[in-house]
Amino acid sequence: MTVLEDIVAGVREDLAERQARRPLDAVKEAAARRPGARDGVSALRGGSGAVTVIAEVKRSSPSKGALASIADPAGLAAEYEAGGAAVVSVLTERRRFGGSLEDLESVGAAVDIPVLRKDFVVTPYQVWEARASGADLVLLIVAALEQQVLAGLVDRVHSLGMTALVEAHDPEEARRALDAGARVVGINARNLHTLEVDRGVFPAVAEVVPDDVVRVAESGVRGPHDVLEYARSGAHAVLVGEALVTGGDPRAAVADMVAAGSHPSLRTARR
Ligand SMILES: O=C(O)c1ccccc1NCC(=O)[C@H](O)[C@H](O)COP(=O)(O)O
Repeated sequence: MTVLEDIVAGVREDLAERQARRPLDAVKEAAARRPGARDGVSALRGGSGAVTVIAEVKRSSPSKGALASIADPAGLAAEYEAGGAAVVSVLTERRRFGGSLEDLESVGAAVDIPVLRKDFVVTPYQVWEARASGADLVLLIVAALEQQVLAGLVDRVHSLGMTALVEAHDPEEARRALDAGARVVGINARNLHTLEVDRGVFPAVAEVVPDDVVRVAESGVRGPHDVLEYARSGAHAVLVGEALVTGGDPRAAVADMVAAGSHPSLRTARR
């Protein structure tokens, strides 16, 4: 079994328990009571050709184990927003990442910027759940989904007014993301078999993704220099977890990355 298959198996077990406790109709009713989703595409595009930052609430991971206890995810998210983040990503997977839907709910209530549900979404129920918990964007991982299921989930996310961030690891997966209707494609530098990060995969995958689709560089951003590097390779946004939760001053760390993403040299090189 691959790491991804193992994670998804655990996610399906937890999901079955939640579904038994709370039927889909109840989740749909909760989603209907929510105000409309915030616009993820506009937030990620930014206003001035700058590279935007998605800042992640991440307690632990399969590759690194425990990263940060994060007793107050809403407070952390508010720091990210104050630092200039465009979107906050909240890992809601419990077993490997220590996240929850409660984290998502509290973060969504604490910030004005859009919030991403980062999880291993394999059924429409989880999409409804995301909306009911205040998500504005939902991650969908191509490698975890058959094409027809992926296309159905992208449709469901968009029909609920949210934005799908569709994650690819190679050019073929990026083509599948586009075929499924993605307006935002994440290119993850973390190999889901070895868990190793190779920032060098970004340019080859980015080539497949046209300019009218938002290209997000995910994983392995250690600081402003990596933001600049990804920007020069065609990223519109970067998604950062570990460096922000372990660095000690999340607001300053985000602000430094936002500044790198607004570097004057990028204005002529991009867009
Ligand atoms: O982070 C992991 O170890 C991991 C393992 C298996 C599947 C997904 C994983 N991470 C999810 C992510 O995509 C990252 O949290 C995100 O891109 C931020 O990465 P980083 O800045 O390197 O923490």
